[in-house]
Amino acid sequence: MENGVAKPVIVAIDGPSGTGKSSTSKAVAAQLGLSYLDTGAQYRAITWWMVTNGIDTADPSAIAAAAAKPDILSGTEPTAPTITVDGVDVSGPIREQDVTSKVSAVSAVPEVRARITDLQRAIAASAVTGIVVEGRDIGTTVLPDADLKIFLTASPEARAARRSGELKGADLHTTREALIKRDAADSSRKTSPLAKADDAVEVDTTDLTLQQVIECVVTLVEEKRAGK
Ligand SMILES: Nc1ncnc2c1ncn2[C@@H]1O[C@H](COP(=O)(O)OP(=O)(O)OP(=O)(O)O)[C@@H](O)[C@H]1O
Ligand SMILES: Nc1ccn([C@H]2C[C@H](O)[C@@H](COP(=O)(O)O)O2)c(=O)n1
Repeated sequence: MENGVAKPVIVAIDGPSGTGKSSTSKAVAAQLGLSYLDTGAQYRAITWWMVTNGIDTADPSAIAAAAAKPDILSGTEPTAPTITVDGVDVSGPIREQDVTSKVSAVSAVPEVRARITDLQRAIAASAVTGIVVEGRDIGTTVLPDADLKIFLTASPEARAARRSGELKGADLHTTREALIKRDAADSSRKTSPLAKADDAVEVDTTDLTLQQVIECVVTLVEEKRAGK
């Protein structure tokens, strides 16, 4: 607190796919009056642009050469987050299978990461009350000085069941294999891989309801704010 004004609180939430990062981050931000940033949506948006503009996503040098071209804008209101590329709403297309299958390759390119990381830091710096930022490398690379770092985990079976539910009963085995493959690619890339920061609090969500995870994270933020 400085001159009666609370310092913005920065919360980093990382973890593999389907551990509940987006659902938890949105709810925590809404409950605490903070902004919310889905960094996966930004990597999906730049991947969508590459695909739409005929860039070969298997060619890192072609991706690197185009990385500065798209204008990516994220709306950070937690109850209605938005994402546009060159003014086009891409919130639907970025969730399609074609983008999902190519996003790990595109997001592994250092020029892409540098561009998106700059955007993320600028958004976090301009959040008046604070922000919950979710992704894979937020606590380790993007915001290493975050006030609170959370690393969510869950068994592959629980994550696949959650995703299959979302995809209207998609085959559990295929969903599980796809999750594991994407996590392996995201964890093994050279530049800022998916990783738990040394000072992150790990929360295993396998046997927790979404509401329990939200309550746990809200409590951790409130404790941080109270200086505990
Ligand atoms: N603790 C939980 N128990 C049951 N279902 C959950 C839990 N947490 C999240 N879910 C559900 O699992 C699905 C995936 O959650 P969410 O999109 O928040 O995960 P994520 O970590 O952001 O995934 P990704 O990184 O792939 O975007 C959603 O349908 C969500 O409602
Ligand atoms: N900080 C981040 C966030 C996301 N990515 C990449 C890796 C993911 O597979 C992909 C999509 O993320 P999702 O929408 O599933 O959360 O984006 C990353 O490299 N770094």
